[in-house]
Amino acid sequence: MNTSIAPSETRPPALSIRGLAKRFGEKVAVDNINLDVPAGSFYGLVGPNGAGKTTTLSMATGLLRPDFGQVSVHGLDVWAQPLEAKKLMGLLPDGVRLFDRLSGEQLVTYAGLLRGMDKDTVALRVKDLLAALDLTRDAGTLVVDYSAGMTKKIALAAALIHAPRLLVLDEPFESVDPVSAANIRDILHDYVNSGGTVIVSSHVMDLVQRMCDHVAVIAGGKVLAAGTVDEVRGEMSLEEKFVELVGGRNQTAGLSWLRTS
Ligand SMILES: Nc1ncnc2c1ncn2[C@@H]1O[C@H](COP(=O)(O)OP(=O)(O)OP(=O)(O)O)[C@@H](O)[C@H]1O
Repeated sequence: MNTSIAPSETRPPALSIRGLAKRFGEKVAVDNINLDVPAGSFYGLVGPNGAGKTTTLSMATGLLRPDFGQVSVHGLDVWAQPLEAKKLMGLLPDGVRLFDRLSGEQLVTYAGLLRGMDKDTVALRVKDLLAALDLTRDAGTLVVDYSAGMTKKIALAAALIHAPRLLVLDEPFESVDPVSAANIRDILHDYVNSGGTVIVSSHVMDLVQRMCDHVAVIAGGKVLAAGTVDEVRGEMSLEEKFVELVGGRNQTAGLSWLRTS
């Protein structure tokens, strides 16, 4: 039996999006998006506020039903085979609502048991995850009493417990201190190096340029550019390219009343 892993060009993408669209009343939030996220990539999704990133990721992960379009994860259709597809994914949604009357340890344990894992494996992984995310001391604290950054980290632990093949993280570094952010980046890089795929949405261009190997720029519900970070940014920094693609730099002259001298 040949057990070798197929080269990435012949493997289905970790995430494939075709003709995805969503409208809220008159507002077109996502407008016919096509995107392929190669297996094994560290993929950044960037765009201005209201660009459609969260709506796209919610539809891609089976949380929000699309008006049109298909999404598949490692070749499995997310909306036709939701149970199989969701087993492959770990998700850190934006504005996540957690069962915050559980302690951090209980919450991550619960996430593992919900995924059908046995108790002993869950207990081992919970210990490892809490240590890696510097939450061991706060394992017994209720999540409702966690800071915003700690809440992000415990939600990330819950997304990682079942060792998914695709990790989708909406703004994972928001409110996270620099040391914890560096630890999280190390965990994510190790995960990618061992064959996992990460999709991360962020507003921090510098971070995406340093951390990701691929990027898509989304604005007005459309993909303006997508590819490797070097392809997309060319000779510019990603931030300069982003401003060029998206525009929208405003003059501050209109706020003259804000000047104090
Ligand atoms: N449930 C909803 N009902 C109505 N409009 C919505 C809803 N969710 C999103 N929208 C609208 O869809 C558009 C895209 O929103 P989305 O949250 O996907 O953007 P985003 O790129 O994630 O923005 P941000 O970077 O600010 O988080 C926005 O105009 C938003 O107001």
